[in-house]
Amino acid sequence: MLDDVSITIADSLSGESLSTAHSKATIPSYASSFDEANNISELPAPLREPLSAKYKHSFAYATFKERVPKILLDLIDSLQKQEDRIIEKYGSYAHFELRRIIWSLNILRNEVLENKPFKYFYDKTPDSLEWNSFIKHLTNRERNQWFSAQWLHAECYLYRRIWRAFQRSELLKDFDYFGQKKICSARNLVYLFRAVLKGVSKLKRSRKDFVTMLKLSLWANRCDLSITSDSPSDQILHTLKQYNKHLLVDQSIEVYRLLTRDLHSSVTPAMVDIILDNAGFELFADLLLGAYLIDTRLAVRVRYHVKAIPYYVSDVTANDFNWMLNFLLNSEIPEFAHLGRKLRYFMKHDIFALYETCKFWTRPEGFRCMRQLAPCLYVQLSFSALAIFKGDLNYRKLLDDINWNSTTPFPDCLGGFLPTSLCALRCIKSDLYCGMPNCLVDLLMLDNPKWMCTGEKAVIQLAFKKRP
Ligand SMILES: O=P(O)(O)OC[C@@]1(O)O[C@H](CO)[C@@H](O)[C@@H]1O
Repeated sequence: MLDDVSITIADSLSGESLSTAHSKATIPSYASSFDEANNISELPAPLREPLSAKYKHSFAYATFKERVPKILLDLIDSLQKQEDRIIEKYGSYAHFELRRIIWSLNILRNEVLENKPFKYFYDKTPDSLEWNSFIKHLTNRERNQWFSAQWLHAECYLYRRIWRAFQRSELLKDFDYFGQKKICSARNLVYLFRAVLKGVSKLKRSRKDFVTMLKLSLWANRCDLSITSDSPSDQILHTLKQYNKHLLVDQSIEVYRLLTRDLHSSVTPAMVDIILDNAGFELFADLLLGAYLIDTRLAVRVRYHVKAIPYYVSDVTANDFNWMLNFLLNSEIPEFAHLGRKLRYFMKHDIFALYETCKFWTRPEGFRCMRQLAPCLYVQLSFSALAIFKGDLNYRKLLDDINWNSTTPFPDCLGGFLPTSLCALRCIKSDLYCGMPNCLVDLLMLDNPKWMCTGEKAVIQLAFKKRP
């Protein structure tokens, strides 16, 4: 995409795109002394254990060694570039606040590069206490550093720390520091939105058309602003068939059956929840999927779930969601404005709902902890016929970031998390997976040992909840 942050995962694993801080010539000795000092293991991540950057050949290691320092540098750079605009909007004092924020972000970057322990939060935001008890728990288990913690914990902590840097300011508390990237990515893809909207306009209630919509939403996850940079082609609808060869598990037809055969009869009216991932084209595709479900009466209500803070660079917040609705509504392109009016109608009549922002989605724990940590959210999801989880990060949280055996069935990896039937639409961008046919992973490895990190392969997996 427009992204100058992006390095592909495959690149970063191969060491071709190492970060700006050190020249290539100096990397090996730095890397090895760093690895030695921080007990980095050459061994593969053990099965059934959580992923962690302590395994040198993991994507988690590449994340903290290269991607995260680069994401932070790019964020600092983009704040510096936006300074005049920010001052214009928030007043001249914002200049000083911005300086302090940049200073905090530089400290954070050094903490990652030097594998420092996680710090407690002293801000007064409501979730600080929960975070602090979580960090204390990690500290007690000596899992409180970037390269010793569970990957998921450390990465979610990173985004909470970035947010904290802004919370300590008076004027820039609500400023979305990744906002400009998200908006640009949407604006740059207008040609794609238009082609896709035209292509789906005549779809009817049928198994074939449902599968098309589900796959559109799936493949729209290929690009996110923290990793991938290629934008999808405006021919995406015509190439869905060719993409099938990259679909390693495809339960789309079972998902259709679930919605059509009254299997969720105790859940009436049929409601579908979509746990969103990325803004931009992916959000657009997810809105189209929701509209298709309503238009075809496969669902009578669709609820969208967003993140409470700017997260993993391109994740959808409530602002991004509303921005997209307004962008469509106010567009000079008649088809967009028409769609915008339709979605506004859906929102007004509660056919579409933006679910109240829930902090659970940005917590570090996997979804198996939802029942305990966010019981109301769990109960609300159980009223739904189907919950669709978009993207790689949601998938990691479903699996609790555990390095499952590749053939362990998807429902067995959820740790009992099954408020309702769950469907994962995931382009594979990290080194964990499950529910694969026998030997498939071995074959993929022979072809390309980094296959799981390219975002090229994907799965549509379903965990079915039997209703009484
Ligand atoms: O959830 P998404 O947008 O599909 O992907 C998020 C992501 O880029 O971030 C994580 C690493 O930072 C990876 O698991 C994944 O590749």
